[in-house]
Amino acid sequence: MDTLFTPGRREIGDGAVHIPGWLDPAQQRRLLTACREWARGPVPMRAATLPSGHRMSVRTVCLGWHWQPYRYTRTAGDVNGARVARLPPWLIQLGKVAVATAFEDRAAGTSYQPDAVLVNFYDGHARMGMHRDADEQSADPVVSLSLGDACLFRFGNAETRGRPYVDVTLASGDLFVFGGPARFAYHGVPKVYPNTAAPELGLTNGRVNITMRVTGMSHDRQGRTSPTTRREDENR
Ligand SMILES: O=C(O)CCC(=O)C(=O)O
Ligand SMILES: [Fe+2]
Repeated sequence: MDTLFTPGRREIGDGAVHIPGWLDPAQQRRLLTACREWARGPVPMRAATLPSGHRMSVRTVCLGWHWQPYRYTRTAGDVNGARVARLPPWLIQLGKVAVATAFEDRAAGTSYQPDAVLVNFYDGHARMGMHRDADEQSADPVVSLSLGDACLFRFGNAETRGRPYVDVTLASGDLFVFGGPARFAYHGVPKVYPNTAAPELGLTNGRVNITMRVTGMSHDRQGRTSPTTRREDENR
């Protein structure tokens, strides 16, 4: 295995890695510009509604596959029926580098092929309850990038929503990757810390999080969508 040394890299648990300040300020600004564009459409950013009728406080726009609680589809039936935008190749490349760096394993990066991205926007009051990213049919890692205000990110275990968990501050530019034994761990964002982003970033309020995933569904050439089986995240 290759060793790619990254200062500040911290293993939060087996398979969960936090790299503070992974993206430099220019990369952060470029990503934010892209997020603003994606938020406009073809499927605009929206707050998803859970099967309980509860509306999430986080607003989300998707690339590759549209996520709605709790499944992926090519078109956004709960928004405007349009097909979501494709993932740009540079974003897939960024995901590969993120996985290679987090796991210090070039081969893991090379084989990583994210096909769905969720861009989450949190205003100062938004939060995300403890949940598992379990609508994917693949156990490949989830890559998470943070921009704007810092937040409290709670990363737990695969069995319960409660303890044991680790509280991590995710700030603008941070990378968090969870795979392997940590892939289906519960996690959430109990709090965003308002006005903590550098003014030069150009995001005056709020936090943006980009998560990349592998749905395990893109091999289906017919474009059929498969219902997912794990629907226990009503708490989101
Ligand atoms: O905002 C974050 O850091 C986490 C987002 C998340 O867990 C999700 O989109 O499933
Ligand atoms: Fe998640």
